[in-house]
Amino acid sequence: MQNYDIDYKKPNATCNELPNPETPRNLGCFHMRKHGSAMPYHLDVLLACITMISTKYLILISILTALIERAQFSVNEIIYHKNALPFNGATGDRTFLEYFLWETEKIHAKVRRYTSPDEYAFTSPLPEPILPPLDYPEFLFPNDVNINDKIMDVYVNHLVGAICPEGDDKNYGSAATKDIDCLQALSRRIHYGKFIAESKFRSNPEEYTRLAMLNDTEAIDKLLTNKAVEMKLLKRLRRKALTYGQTLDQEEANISTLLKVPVDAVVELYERWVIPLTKLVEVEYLLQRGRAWHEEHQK
Ligand SMILES: O=C(O)C(=O)C[C@]1(C(=O)O)C=C[C@@H](O)C=C1
Repeated sequence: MQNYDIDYKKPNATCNELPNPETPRNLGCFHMRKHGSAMPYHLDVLLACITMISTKYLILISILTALIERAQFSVNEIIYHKNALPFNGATGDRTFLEYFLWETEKIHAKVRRYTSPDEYAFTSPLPEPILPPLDYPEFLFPNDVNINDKIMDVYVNHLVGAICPEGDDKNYGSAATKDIDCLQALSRRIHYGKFIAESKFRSNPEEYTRLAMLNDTEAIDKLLTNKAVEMKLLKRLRRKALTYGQTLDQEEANISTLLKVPVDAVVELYERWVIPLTKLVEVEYLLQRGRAWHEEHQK
């Protein structure tokens, strides 16, 4: 840890004051320790922040890869329509994508995927895990924030059409497989806002609690927003999308025509949806967190 040039004694350091996160550092699992262990509070928050920045960056790569793979197939709109003919009624009252996602999530639930605090299922009901529970150290405050319905809606109605060629190439299974990769990566990234929000709350609990008690979502949004971080993120994303979207020949010739994914659409996706939805998760979490903190301190 000595290499990271951080003032560990600074009690109110926040994520945005940390060194350049360009290189992901292997700090292991985010859930480092349980509440109540001996580590000083601010050090706890700083460690969490470093891991969060790396994780945000890694998920960005997962999202980008998933989008590039999905963009190889046509929109195939029929997979998003309920009771579509080609599926012979096998999908019940779900769309082909919802059906496929439900079946996938059932098996993932059995191996306890959704018991992890950074994984959220889109479908229900799901079976109980066949594996015994893991003892996850707690960082988040217990909450019921889950905006997967919104993520699905935005994905189907705005994102697919922006990144994929129009039309129907009949590759329904492949397209839906890639949809699932995209949705899971987006959901993980957006709900990661809870971890970011928790660290922000810990660096300023009084103010977030005051705003939560006033139900002032706009002010909470303003307080947690850091435009400089957003701009940096979008710049990094554009660079990555250009590099990942090039073919090998283009990379060698240093040109980027006929990219595998429309770079502007990917950047817009983040600007218009991913960042605002992450902030929505942060605000919802902070409302619950602040109200609970208030109650706790009333006693
Ligand atoms: O990194 C943070 O501080 C976040 O809150 C996350 C995030 C983002 O979605 O990337 C959202 C809001 C901030 O304005 C900056 C970035």
